[in-house]
Amino acid sequence: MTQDELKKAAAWAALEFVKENTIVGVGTGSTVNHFIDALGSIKDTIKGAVSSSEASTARLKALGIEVFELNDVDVLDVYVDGADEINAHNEMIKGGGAALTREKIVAAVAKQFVCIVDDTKLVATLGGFPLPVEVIPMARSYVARELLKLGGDPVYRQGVVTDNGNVILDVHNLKITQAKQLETQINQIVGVVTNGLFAERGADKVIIGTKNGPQIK
Ligand SMILES: O=C[C@H](O)[C@H](O)[C@H](O)COP(=O)(O)O
Repeated sequence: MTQDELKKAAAWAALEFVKENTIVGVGTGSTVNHFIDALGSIKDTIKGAVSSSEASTARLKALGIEVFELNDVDVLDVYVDGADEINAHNEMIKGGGAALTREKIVAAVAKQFVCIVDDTKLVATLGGFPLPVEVIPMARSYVARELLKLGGDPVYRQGVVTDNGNVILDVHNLKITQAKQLETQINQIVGVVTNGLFAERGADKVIIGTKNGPQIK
């Protein structure tokens, strides 16, 4: 099976966490794109979705799924999203697609975070995938210097502007053993909007696409 087929299998398996007549929190990325297609197949049984990016919003709308503003929704039953890396504690690195801030906000409103990944995303230690940090543009150089002090090597993601009008620094060469602590520490740097560590709010369930079929843990 290809990596994309494993993503697709994990994404479709997430339908079992979607309850009838609810608004579903929807993440961003190539794995979530399969989940959005899966949602399309049951669109008449759900109220709609809250989206974490302009890209997911466009895909949801193209399938005729109503997209609600998060400010109009008190609570989401479930949030479904992919990850760039996930460890055994269900802590994740996200933001490879630059959608980390809206993803973290929508996830915060959900009772349950269901992470959908292919098995290449499972890691023993987070940090092999460069950690994305969303930054207010005028703070970019300052934040980069502060990230250097934390032991990482920040690289400006050239040409990328987030849905919020900000820029991304990808921090290379981190070996993340204390994910919650680092998440908080980076968020305290002035000019950082948020970082791609999802540890304080990790996944509640993980669906892993494997060659033997999707596994839920
Ligand atoms: O900003 C993007 C998101 O955090 C994605 O969930 C993450 O990058 C995983 O994306 P994909 O499913 O394309 O591997």
